[in-house]
Amino acid sequence: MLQFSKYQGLGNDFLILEGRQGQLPQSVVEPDPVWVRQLCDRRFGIGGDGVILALPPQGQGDLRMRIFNADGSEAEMCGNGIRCLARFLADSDGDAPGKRWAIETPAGLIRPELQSDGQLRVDMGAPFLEPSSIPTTLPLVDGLARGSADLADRALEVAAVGMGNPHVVVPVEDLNAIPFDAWGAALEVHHLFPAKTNVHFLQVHARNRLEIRVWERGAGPTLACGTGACATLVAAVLLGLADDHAEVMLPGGPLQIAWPGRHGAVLMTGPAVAVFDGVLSPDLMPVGESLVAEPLTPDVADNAPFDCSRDCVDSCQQPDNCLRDAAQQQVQAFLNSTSLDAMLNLASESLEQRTRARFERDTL
Ligand SMILES: N[C@@H](CCC[C@H](N)C(=O)O)C(=O)O
Repeated sequence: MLQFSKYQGLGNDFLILEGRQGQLPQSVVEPDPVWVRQLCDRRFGIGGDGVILALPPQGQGDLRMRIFNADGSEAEMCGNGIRCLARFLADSDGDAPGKRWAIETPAGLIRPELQSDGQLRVDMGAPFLEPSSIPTTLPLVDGLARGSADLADRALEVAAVGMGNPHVVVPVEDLNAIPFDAWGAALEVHHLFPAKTNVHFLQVHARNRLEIRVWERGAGPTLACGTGACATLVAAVLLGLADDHAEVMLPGGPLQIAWPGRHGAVLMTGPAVAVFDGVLSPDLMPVGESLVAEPLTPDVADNAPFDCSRDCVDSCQQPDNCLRDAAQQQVQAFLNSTSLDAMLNLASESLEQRTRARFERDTL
């Protein structure tokens, strides 16, 4: 059985799979894009803008995050996703405000912190401004990759910033007066962005109040993009349109973004909320590998207690006290005495315990 938790940050929603103990099978850790698309499908699947895996660390972090877009492609980073992941970790482990995590991502170590009001403040690291690191073929002009992007019917003045993942920011007069879908889809795959790009149309209401509409790489229009809000503030600061901290309004709600002193790390503060926990139905399980734990390594296996599934592969090693017979009898007795409904209840009880713990914590 594969459990998942659904979380959302300003309506940018994710399915989170717990694998910090290395318990996820290879078919989940290296997911088939078709399977990710199926999970994220809002009618035939669970529905989400992406899938997030919590994995054991490979370096100095507390854990490693992988994020897959709804189209199955992998992204380097996700701002709303990392807030959701931090909220999930706090919910799972019972962490209190002040808790900080160092999360390994392809964009580097990202550090969320749980605030006393339940929001997450995230040190998102420094923005990438060098065109090759975004990546874009736009030239660097006064410290910002910028220029003109030709579309079918016109050219748009754009600026690009990386937050580990690529973003293009397009300042406009009026967000409601643009052909959002056409421009968003065209810029996502524009030749100026060899790894494709996330697209943000920006209307400046005041130097500390920005509004964006988001077209995400691999997901299309979404209600919010955390890395996009950070990239937008950086671009707006370097274009002389904004102060070094601002509220960035998105269709799903506001984020507080700061780039103190116009250098170093960008800070993002915003909410992340649990939606529900669930168990994948057999139809939604990844195809191929079965969902069993990794086999013990030889070292561990040498010192491990007698296990007839491993030690009696060729022939029974304890015919007078065959554990397999005893185990089979126990399993048979369990199957005979337990209805399918009761088994499903057992599975959902562990979810229920987690949910209860969350409610108890929130009502303290
Ligand atoms: N919604 C995310 C970004 C998710 C990844 C993005 N679509 C990409 O491909 O880079 C966020 O909140 O940052």
